[in-house]
Amino acid sequence: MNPTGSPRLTVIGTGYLGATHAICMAVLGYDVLGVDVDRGKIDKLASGEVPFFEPGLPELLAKALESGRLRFTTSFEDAGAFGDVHFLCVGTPQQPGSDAADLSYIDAAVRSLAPHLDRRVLVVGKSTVPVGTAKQLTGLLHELAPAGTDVELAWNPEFLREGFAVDDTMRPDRLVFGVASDWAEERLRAAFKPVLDLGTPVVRTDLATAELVKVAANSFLATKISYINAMAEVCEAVGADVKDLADSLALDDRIGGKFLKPGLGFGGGCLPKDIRAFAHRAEEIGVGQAVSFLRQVDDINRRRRARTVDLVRELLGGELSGKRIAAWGAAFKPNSDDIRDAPALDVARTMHGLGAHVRVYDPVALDNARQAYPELRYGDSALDAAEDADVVVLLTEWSDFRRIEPDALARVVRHKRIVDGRHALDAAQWRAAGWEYRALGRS
Ligand SMILES: NC(=O)C1=CN([C@@H]2O[C@H](COP(=O)(O)OP(=O)(O)OC[C@H]3O[C@@H](n4cnc5c(N)ncnc54)[C@H](O)[C@@H]3O)[C@@H](O)[C@H]2O)C=CC1
Ligand SMILES: O=C(O)[C@H]1O[C@H](OP(=O)(O)OP(=O)(O)OC[C@H]2O[C@@H](n3ccc(=O)[nH]c3=O)[C@H](O)[C@@H]2O)[C@H](O)[C@@H](O)[C@@H]1O
Repeated sequence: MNPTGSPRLTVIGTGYLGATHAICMAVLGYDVLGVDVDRGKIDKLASGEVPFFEPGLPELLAKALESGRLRFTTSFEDAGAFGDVHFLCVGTPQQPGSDAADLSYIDAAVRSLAPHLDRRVLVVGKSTVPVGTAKQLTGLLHELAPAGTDVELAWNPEFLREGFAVDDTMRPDRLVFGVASDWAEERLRAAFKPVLDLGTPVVRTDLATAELVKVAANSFLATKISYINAMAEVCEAVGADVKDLADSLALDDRIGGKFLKPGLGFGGGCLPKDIRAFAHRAEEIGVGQAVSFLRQVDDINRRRRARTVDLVRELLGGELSGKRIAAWGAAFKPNSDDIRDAPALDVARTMHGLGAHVRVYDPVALDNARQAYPELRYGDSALDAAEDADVVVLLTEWSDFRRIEPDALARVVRHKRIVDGRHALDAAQWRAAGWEYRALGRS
């Protein structure tokens, strides 16, 4: 506890979620210690560098470091001595060769921390986990911590979006506190006081429900996207227009327009692996049928990528081999440099595999893409990537791409053909400028 009575916080795992949480909590006035096993990441953060792209975060990191309230370490001993509330923010990726979540990182983090917990503290899971994980980790903590059952575990799932991470952390729509006691709720309330003072709604519930809320939320969002993309498939079959259809649905307040953008579909480090892990866990506990639709949500989403490649092929007269293709976008969505399960790179790699000369450009994810896929070629700008292209394929809807004028692009390409994988461009404007414009689900 610091002199003002606020709990001291540790944040274990300083990736997209943990670094954001640690920095924002320090800016909100807490004493925070960020902990990671990746020494390089810790050194970068300690020297004021955010190791990934997130608008607004570098400025807040500078402010937090300057205040002296934020420090970073690789030592779990320091973490145990320092923290009153320990947030677990390590990765829970998909296991290779399985749909299940890989819980080895969170298991390792708890095993490293527990031996240093010799007083009454709260450990708070924020990572996205299969239901039942918290119960298992509670047992592990009680077994390994010198303070035994005085150490409590709570679950506080995180709903932030990359690209809006700062705002989502400082002003979330809601906080979900999965707790086993009033004491744990009181500790969580103390750890989120400035956020709660804004009137943020809190749902107090049990640990299993808190774990489930998170995967249910991501599953709902994924389902909404695949729903509109399923409608796109139907539209294509009959020559109807999914954009007009989506706009019409969105005007119904009960449906709403958010997460109803048709196109190449969802990717990233969370939605795809979370729906798969949820379906897998549901099968394990004997309720697989209840969420079997998530398999279809996943299938619809994967088909979008294949269909985008087909659309490019159709526009090129049936052959990709030897064609020069500009692939605009690498990140899984704009305002992020995250390329985990990025639909854009999936499409670019498939076209490359089919013999096309693909040149990728992305405003911020280029370095990550280059490192992960050195076999692809990369441009220095959107126009550079499009030099002499037979077709331009927009795969991530960065505003930089939207701003490019059809006539400016016409001056560098070989053929005026464009596939708009994200419904980001004004079809009428491009067609009026003499371009062959194609988009998924539009006649
Ligand atoms: N990225 C996002 O926007 C959101 C992520 N989540 C969930 O948060 C969790 C973390 O996701 P990201 O931050 O995206 O992953 P990430 O891969 O960016 O970060 C994970 C961090 O944990 C560290 N780590 C691994 N093992 C460790 C250990 N034993 N001890 C300490 N640190 C360790 C890694 O070095 C890495 O820095 C996942 O469960 C994810 O589903 C939830 C909401 C939003
Ligand atoms: O669990 C997580 O990590 C996070 O996952 C998503 O956040 P994020 O992955 O940052 O990105 P989203 O904005 O949800 O976009 C996900 C994908 O869906 C795609 N998308 C989104 C909306 C839409 O209408 N259509 C569509 O194809 C995006 O292009 C992107 O590839 C959720 O929105 C967050 O609430 C959640 O915390």
